[in-house]
Amino acid sequence: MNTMTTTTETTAAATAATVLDASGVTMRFGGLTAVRGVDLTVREGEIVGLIGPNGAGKTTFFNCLTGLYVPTEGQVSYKGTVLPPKPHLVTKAGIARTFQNIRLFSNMTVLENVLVGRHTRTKEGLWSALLRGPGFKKAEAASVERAMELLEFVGLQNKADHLARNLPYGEQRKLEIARALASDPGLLLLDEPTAGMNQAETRTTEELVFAIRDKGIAVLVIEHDMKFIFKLCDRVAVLVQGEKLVEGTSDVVQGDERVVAAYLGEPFEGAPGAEEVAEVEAAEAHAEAEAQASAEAEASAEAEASAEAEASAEAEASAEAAPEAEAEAEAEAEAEAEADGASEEEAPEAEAAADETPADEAPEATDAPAADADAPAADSTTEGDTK
Ligand SMILES: Nc1ncnc2c1ncn2[C@@H]1O[C@H](COP(=O)(O)OP(=O)(O)OP(=O)(O)O)[C@@H](O)[C@H]1O
Repeated sequence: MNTMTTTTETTAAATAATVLDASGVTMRFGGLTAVRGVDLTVREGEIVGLIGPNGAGKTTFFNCLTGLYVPTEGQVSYKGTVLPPKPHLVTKAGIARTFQNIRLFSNMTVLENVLVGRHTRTKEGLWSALLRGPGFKKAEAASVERAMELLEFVGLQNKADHLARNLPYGEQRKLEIARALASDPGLLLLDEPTAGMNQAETRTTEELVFAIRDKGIAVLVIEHDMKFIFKLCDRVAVLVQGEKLVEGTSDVVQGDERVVAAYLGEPFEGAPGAEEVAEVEAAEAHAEAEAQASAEAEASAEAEASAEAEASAEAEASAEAAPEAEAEAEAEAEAEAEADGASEEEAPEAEAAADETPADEAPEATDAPAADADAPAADSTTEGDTK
């Protein structure tokens, strides 16, 4: 794979402080390298997109950033400090995330879900919570107030006491964002925030992400909705087969033929292996053409054979039927002549009748096509057997 990257950054973003710095992140699962040597930075005030075809390694990379996976190689720094690969320590440091598959406490209320997200920022310890002293009550009231602010921010203030599981899908995604924001992050990672949303919900989420950035929180977002990504992001990185293929502004990435090729599953010009792929494709096309030609030849041979068989069956039938009918007619005529005591003058009449008889008796010959009718049946049985 061509790993040359194209980076175009706005001047403002280039001078902003780095929030996230992932360097040389590699993640292997046995023999599979899901992420290979990926570098990525996110600066203050930026919305950065991470895109790539299914299985490109996007979520695995997120899991490396948030401590769910310990990268095989590389390191992740947040605001200049290398992060330990432990999810709660990463959250405490200032990185929050949502998940591709929504992970809410479904039997808890909307408000309680946000309060859970708040726990890394509350100082009250276990004893304080158990004894419910004044310190705890004050902290609890502050947490509830902050949680309600966040619910208002995402538009769920009227659903605070609803069970999370009763929210429509789009609102569950919003609740996940509110819960992530409850840990007061400096960087929010969103994994497919618009998955399963209709257009109106997607537009609302777009506005929500801009509003989050306006609050001073940098955003790194994985999404398959390209319209959403290109409208939203200051910068987009493209992962393909675990490697970063391209990185740049939306315009640069959209115009890069390697990205289009990667999404279409086609080799891009100059891609290593493009020649081999072309060779394989040519060989496949040749094999297909040959197969078709031989199928056609077989079909026409079959048609010829069946026409021949039909003709010979008919000929056989008529050959069999004719002498029989003739003999029968002759015998009948003789019998009649004998029975009637017909004179020799009458005999020609009887002969003439005998001559006509084969035509009348011809229906016996219709037995022959029955053999034809059986033939396809035998064919279809054979087909059935091969299934
Ligand atoms: N825990 C794991 N063990 C083994 N292989 C894994 C594991 N997690 C991911 N993979 C593999 O790593 C590769 C990258 O998967 P990943 O889910 O990161 O891709 P993705 O770009 O997020 O895909 P999608 O867009 O479909 O969510 C895939 O081949 C996947 O099967």
